[in-house]
Amino acid sequence: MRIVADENMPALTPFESQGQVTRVNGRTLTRNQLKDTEVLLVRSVTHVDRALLEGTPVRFVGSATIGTDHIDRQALDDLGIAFAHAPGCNARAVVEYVLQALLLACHKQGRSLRESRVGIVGLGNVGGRLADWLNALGVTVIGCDPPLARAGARTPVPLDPLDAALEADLISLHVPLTRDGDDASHHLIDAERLARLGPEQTLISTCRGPVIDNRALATRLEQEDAPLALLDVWENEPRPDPALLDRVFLGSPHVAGYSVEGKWRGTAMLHQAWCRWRGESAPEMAPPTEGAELDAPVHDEADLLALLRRAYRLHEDDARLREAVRAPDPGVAFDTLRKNYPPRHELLYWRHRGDVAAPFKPLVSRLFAPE
Ligand SMILES: NC(=O)c1ccc[n+]([C@@H]2O[C@H](COP(=O)([O-])OP(=O)(O)OC[C@H]3O[C@@H](n4cnc5c(N)ncnc54)[C@H](O)[C@@H]3O)[C@@H](O)[C@H]2O)c1
Ligand SMILES: O=C(O)[C@H](O)[C@H](O)COP(=O)(O)O
Repeated sequence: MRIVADENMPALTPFESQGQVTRVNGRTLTRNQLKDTEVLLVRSVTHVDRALLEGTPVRFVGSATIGTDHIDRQALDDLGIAFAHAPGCNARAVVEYVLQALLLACHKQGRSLRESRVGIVGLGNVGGRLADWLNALGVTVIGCDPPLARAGARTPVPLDPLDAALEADLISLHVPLTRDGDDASHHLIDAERLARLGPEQTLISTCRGPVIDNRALATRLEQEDAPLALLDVWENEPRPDPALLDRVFLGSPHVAGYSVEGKWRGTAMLHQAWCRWRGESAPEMAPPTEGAELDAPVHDEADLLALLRRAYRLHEDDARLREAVRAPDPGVAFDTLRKNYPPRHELLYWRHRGDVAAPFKPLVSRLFAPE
C-alpha cells in the first residue's frame, strides 16, 4: 500500500506500519507524484480536485483538518474515492487562541471582557465551545448560525441574525468557507458590513481568509473610526497583503489551531477513518500528555490572560509573521513559519495550580478539563 502524506503531518507511525509512506510538499503536489498511490493524506494547503486525482490509483483521501474548502467533494464522489477529515481536531487550540485574542483586544481598548458582549458567527465545534467557555465566564454572547437555527439545534446560546452579532463589542468568526447556497460565507464580511463596525468594536477571524473581503478591510482600517482587527487567516495565503497586516492589531500565519494535540488528533482521526474504510476496527486514540504543572493564580482578567500566555503567546506569532512578509520571498517565509512552528500545548496538557477567584472558577475548570 503506497501512501502519500503532507510533510507537515505528524504522528504517521500507524500508517507507516501498514504501508509505505512518502512525504511531500502539500502546496506543490502534482498528479505525477500520485501515479502509484492508493492513499493521499493532506492538510489545508493542497487543492484536491479532479485534475489532481483523475487517472491515479488513489482510493482514499484524508485531510487532517477541520475545514474542507480545499477539497472538491463532488470530484471525489464522481471518481469513487472515499474521503475523511477531522472535525473538531484542533477546535480547543483555536478557542484558546481566541480567548487570548479577546483579552488582548479588551486590554487594548480599556474594557473588561466579562462586561463586554461577544458576537460569535458559526456555533459549531469551535464557535460552540467558545460560547460555552464565555458563558462560563459570565460574558454576554450573541450567537449567529442560520443552519443550526433552521435545524432547531440545541446551542449554548440563543441564536440571532448576523447583524445582531455584528453589533457586539467583540466579534469572532467561525464559519466554514463556502461559495454557494443561502449560507455562502465568501466575503460574508464585506465593505458594507465593515462600514457599520465602529472604533470601539473588535473583529477577530480564525476561520478562513476569504470570509472577510481583505481589500475592503485594509481600506476600512485606514479610516480614523476603524474597528480593531485580529487575523489568523488571510486571502491569498501564503502571501497575505502586507498593507492589511500593517493595519491589524495582531496577525498570525494561520496557526490558531496549531497545537501539538490538535495536529496529533487530526492524523489519528484519519487513521481511524482509514481503518473503518478497510473494514478493520478503529484503534483507540488519546493524545500524549505529560501533565506538567502550571502555577498561575487567577483573581482577575489580567491573571487569566497571564495564565493563557504561559502556554502560548500570540504576540510571538505576530512578530514572526511581520518579519516573514518582509522576506525576499514572503510566500516561502509564511510556509516556513508554519512548517517550523514551535511546539505549543493545549491547556489540558498542563495541571493547573493556584488559587482561582469564584467568578473565574467555571472557566478555569473547563480550560484544564480533558474532553
Ligand atoms: N485558523 C485555524 O487554524 C483553524 C482551525 C480550525 C478550523 N478553522 C476554520 O474554522 C471553521 C469552523 O470550524 P468548526 O470546527 O467550528 O466547524 P464546524 O463545521 O463544526 O462549525 C461551523 C458552523 O458554522 C455554521 N455556519 C455555516 N455557514 C454559516 C453562515 N453563513 N453564518 C453563520 N454560521 C454558519 C454551521 O452551521 C456550523 O455550525 C472551519 O471550517 C475552518 O475553516 C480554522
Ligand atoms: O481547518 C483546519 O483544521 C485548519 O485551518 C488547518 O488545519 C490549518 O493547518 P494546515 O492544514 O494548513 O496545516
